[in-house]
Amino acid sequence: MPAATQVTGAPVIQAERVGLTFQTADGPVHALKDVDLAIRAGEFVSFIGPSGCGKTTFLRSVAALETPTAGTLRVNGVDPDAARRARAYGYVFQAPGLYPWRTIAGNISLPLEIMGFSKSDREERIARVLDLVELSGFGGKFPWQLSGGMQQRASIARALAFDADILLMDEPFGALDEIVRDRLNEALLALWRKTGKTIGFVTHSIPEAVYLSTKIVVMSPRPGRITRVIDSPLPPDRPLDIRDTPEFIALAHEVREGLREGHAVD
Ligand SMILES: Nc1ncnc2c1ncn2[C@@H]1O[C@H](COP(=O)(O)OP(=O)(O)OP(=O)(O)O)[C@@H](O)[C@H]1O
Repeated sequence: MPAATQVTGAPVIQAERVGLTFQTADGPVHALKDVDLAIRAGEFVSFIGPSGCGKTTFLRSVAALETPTAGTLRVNGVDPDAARRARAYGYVFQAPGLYPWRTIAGNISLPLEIMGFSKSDREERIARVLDLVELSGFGGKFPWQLSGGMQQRASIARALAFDADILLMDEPFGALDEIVRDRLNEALLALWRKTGKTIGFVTHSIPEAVYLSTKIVVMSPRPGRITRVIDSPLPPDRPLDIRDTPEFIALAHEVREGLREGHAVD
């Protein structure tokens, strides 16, 4: 059974032999080398690998925050800079990064204000995204009045507010404890099923990658490259206890093997 029934059409993110070398005082750092990848609409793609394998650099390149030094990268068929100008994606960072002097609604509103959305449009969007992340009723609170998990949900709401089809998430739950993380993983999966967005998600956690993804991209460092792309056979509807099934455990094993394989090449 295909994992994500809504996966369709041409790739929304396409990398062909993408390379990125940083020139540093200690010499060149090959953050990405020969990265080939196609992500289709509606896929949930996790990037996993040891520190320094280029996960963040790849996501930042998609978001036009870094510029590849080799190959081609297309987002919605155009270069990342044009995609950024067309607001093709929302970006969620590891830390929630909410302004403490603004309410939750005010934080979500800020990028919309900068982009010139009308007050009534902003209010409608804020209500919709707060509902999506199950924070209705918290718009008037300040960030410090919310738990860490709720703050991260608010930052996801902010990234969803201008309704881009692509959501890029760089270790959004890395700083949270395991119980909160479990709940947010469930909530994110529900949100993905409801909205059909294409999600690129960086993580260090094998269970998190396996639980969330339709596709798992295993990466390896020096130079940063893809060592395995694993399509998940798990159904899109995933209760948390799916993690105890033989299918889940086999998939986690495959990811672990991929990580080990990458390490052996070093
Ligand atoms: N601006 C920069 N200048 C120089 N080197 C950089 C820069 N950004 C990243 N690097 C290097 O590029 C490599 C890939 O970094 P990147 O942050 O993409 O890895 P990562 O897989 O996301 O790691 P982590 O899991 O620790 O976040 C690393 O060796 C890193 O030190």
